[in-house]
Amino acid sequence: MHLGLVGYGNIGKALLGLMGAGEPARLTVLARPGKTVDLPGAEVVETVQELIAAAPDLLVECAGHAAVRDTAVPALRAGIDVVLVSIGALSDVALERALHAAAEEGGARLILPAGAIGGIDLLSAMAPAGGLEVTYRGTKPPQAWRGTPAEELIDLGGLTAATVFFSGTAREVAQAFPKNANVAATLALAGAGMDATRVELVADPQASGNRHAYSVHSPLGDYEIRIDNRASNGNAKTSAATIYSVLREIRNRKGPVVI
Ligand SMILES: NC(=O)C1=CN([C@@H]2O[C@H](COP(=O)(O)OP(=O)(O)OC[C@H]3O[C@@H](n4cnc5c(N)ncnc54)[C@H](OP(=O)(O)O)[C@@H]3O)[C@@H](O)[C@H]2O)C=CC1
Ligand SMILES: O=C([O-])CC(=O)C(=O)O
Repeated sequence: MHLGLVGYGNIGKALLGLMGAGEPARLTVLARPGKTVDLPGAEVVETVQELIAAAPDLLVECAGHAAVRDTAVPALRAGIDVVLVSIGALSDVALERALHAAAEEGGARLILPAGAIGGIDLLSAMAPAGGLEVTYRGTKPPQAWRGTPAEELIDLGGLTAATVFFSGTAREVAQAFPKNANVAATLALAGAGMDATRVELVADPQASGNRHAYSVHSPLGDYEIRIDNRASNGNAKTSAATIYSVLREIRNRKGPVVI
């Protein structure tokens, strides 16, 4: 496989570190101008035009919401399938439409991985039956909320107990917390939608990792899931499982069995 990668940060580096020898067979990395990318054998490009000209079989975006419009949209339009990690970017209605239109125009597929959360398969299977009620609560230690609007809403350094600091819809949290609420957007897109999926965000000084808990009520059945993820080594905001979820999407593109 010829893999394209946008975002050589925490997820991008760890993802490549998990891959075996010769996996991928060819790698093209789009990095910001001036960024040092120490990857022997990889082609490093600085513009999306160069990336598209290299024609990867699959592009993985793990660069953040701001990069989605300028990278994933033209890649899809050029016929390149995209695994999009910054799923909360789809909370912007115009961008969501642009991604869909580009995928149709290019005959490409926009692949939304489960990322740091699980149970997306069941939720999206239930969705066509309608009547879904989905409530999600995301809990992280205070340091994982640094550099976000949480800093204005609570005293992160002075917390002594778990504190709910934001309640709203998946669309609201995905837009306000682009590095921390992609899972809320993933649940929403799989299930009840951005404006009907209820979300609470919690800072917990006792939390040792990132907890994702949600409940689903549906005419087909009810379920609750609680995931206690370890944070990734390079970024307290990002769960380590996210990186493995992206690896799974890549590996599911080849081989005789998809699971
Ligand atoms: N779906 C899910 O479950 C999850 C999704 N995420 C999403 O994944 C994103 C990445 O996470 P993580 O790797 O931990 O974050 P990092 O900040 O460690 O890495 C992001 C990298 O992307 C680079 N980058 C940003 N913009 C561009 C661009 N336009 N072109 C090329 N490179 C760019 C940054 O470069 P530079 O160093 O120059 O700034 C940085 O190296 C998060 O922002 C979040 O939105 C995260 C966790 C879970
Ligand atoms: O990695 C996680 O635990 C979740 C996360 O940051 C996000 O949803 O953006």
